[in-house]
Amino acid sequence: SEQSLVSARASVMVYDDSHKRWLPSGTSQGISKVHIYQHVINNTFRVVGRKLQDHEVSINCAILRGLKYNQATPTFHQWRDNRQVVFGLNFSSKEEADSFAQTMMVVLDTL
Ligand SMILES: CC(=O)N[C@@H](Cc1ccccc1Cl)C(=O)N1CCC[C@]12C=C[C@@H]1CC[C@@H](C(=O)N[C@@H]3C(=O)N4[C@@H](C=C[C@H]3C)CC[C@H]4C(=O)O)N1C2=O
Repeated sequence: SEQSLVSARASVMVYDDSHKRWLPSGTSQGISKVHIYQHVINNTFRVVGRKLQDHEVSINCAILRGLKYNQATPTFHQWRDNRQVVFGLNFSSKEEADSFAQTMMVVLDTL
């Protein structure tokens, strides 16, 4: 019921506002395979990432209208979810960052 529109390797991080620092998402550091999935029936979208090593889910975040996707550097992109949690993706390559961002922008345009 869901199809992957894009996948990219990235270290998934969450910003700890109280201590003003980035933390690795999930129980360990490590690279995730991060997808943008489209739920074809109800036409919704989400970012889902799983650690390459143990498949732990490192991110599962709805992409909602009005999401501001910030390409802070060519390989570090970030956004707030609807609970104001800030996610950061530290991509393994510029090419993967570009293709992820391109798909994200197209998805945001359709919402
Ligand atoms: C208006 C607004 O909301 N602005 C938000 C960003 C934003 C803008 C627009 C829409 C949505 C959002 Cl989300 C904002 O500025 N935010 C969101 C929370 C965090 C932050 C606030 C302060 C700090 C200061 C330094 C900076 C930062 O974290 N830079 C990175 C960095 O220090 N690192 C990461 C990599 C590279 C760098 C780029 C990898 C790990 C660490 C490191 O290099 O070791 N910050 C931010 O990005």
